[in-house]
Order: sequence, then structure tokens, then C-alpha cells
Amino acid sequence: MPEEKNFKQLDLPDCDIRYYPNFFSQEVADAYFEKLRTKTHWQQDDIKVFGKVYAQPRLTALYANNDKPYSYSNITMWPNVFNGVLLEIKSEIEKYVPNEFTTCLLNLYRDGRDSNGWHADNEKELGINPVIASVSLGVERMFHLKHNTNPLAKHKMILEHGSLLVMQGETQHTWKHQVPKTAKPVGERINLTFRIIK
Ligand SMILES: O=C(O)CCC(=O)C(=O)O
Ligand SMILES: [Fe+2]
Repeated sequence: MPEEKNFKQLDLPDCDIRYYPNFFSQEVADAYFEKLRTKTHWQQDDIKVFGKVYAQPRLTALYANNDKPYSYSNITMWPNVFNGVLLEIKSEIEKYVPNEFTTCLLNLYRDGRDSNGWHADNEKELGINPVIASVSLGVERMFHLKHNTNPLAKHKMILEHGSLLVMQGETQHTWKHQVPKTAKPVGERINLTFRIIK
């Protein structure tokens, strides 16, 4: 039997999104942040938007237990081999979200100018109705959700240090999400999204 932990099911149509506010304790989350900040092979890719090339407004890294690449927005990322801290986080998540995640995409938002624009994680290598388990470490940032066809269906929430957000079911087909820039002077945030790519 999978273990239970307190979560809030978001009351939104056509999706299945759960938020676990304190999935990791403050101490554990602090230690993960520090390790991932220094040990991750961060990269900054260029993205093409309407034919113009920009540096992606955040650093990223891909880790996996296989050699499958992940492609989005004209970028193809090749994975590093999972390290100890990512394997530890992955196995803790899998106790509550029964799945065998193969891959983790990491984002480092260096300050409030870094962001992640409106998108859905609907690349074909993720399969239909992917389960995406998203861990937040470091400063809190806003997370926005909007329905693809119903302009009244939208939501804004804060992703806290040590939290876990799970998006599953039809969510990636019916909703988009973003982490907007903020004018507030904020420090670094690391986000980990565990996914399955076979
Ligand atoms: O940083 C986040 O909370 C979201 C990241 C995200 O949506 C992604 O990497 O696909
Ligand atoms: Fe995403």
C-alpha cells in the first residue's frame, strides 16, 4: 500500500492536480537545495521564439536512469546519470505517487527575472496523460494555471520550499502553466520535475 501524506486536491475542472505543502521538512529541503545548487551540471540553452534566438531565462539540467533525450521548444537535452540526492528524492516521491520515474528536469531560477513561460508538458515522449511530480526548493514563486479553452478557469498559487505538486490525468492536455517573472527582489529557487520517458 502506498503511504499517505497530507495534500490539497485543487478544485479545478478537467485536471488532477495535488499540492503537498510540506512534503519535505525545512531541514531536509534546505540540505537538498544546497546539494543540488552546487552539484548539478547546470546549463543555459538558447531558445527560438518567433524566429529570434534568446538565452533561456533560467538554468536547466536533465538527469535520468536511461539515455533517453528530452526535446521541447527546439531544445534537445541529453541526460546525466541520476546522482544520490536525486535518487533519494525520487524514491521518497514514489512512496506517495506510485510510479517509476525515469527522468528529472531541473530548473534554477536565479532571481525574479528568471521565469518559465506558458506551456504544457505534452511532448510525445512523455506519453498520454503523463504524471509529473514537481518539487520546489528555495524561495517561493508564483505558479499560474490556465485552462486551454475556458477563459474563466484559471488559478494562481505559491509553490513553497519543500513542497510537491503532482499534475496527472488529462492536466497537460487541458491546462497550461507558468512561473512568471517577479519584480520583487527574490533569491534562488530550484524546481525538479520527475517524469517518465521510455
Ligand atoms: O518551476 C516550476 O515550478 C515549473 C517547471 C515546469 O513547468 C517545467 O519544467 O516544465
Ligand atoms: Fe511544465
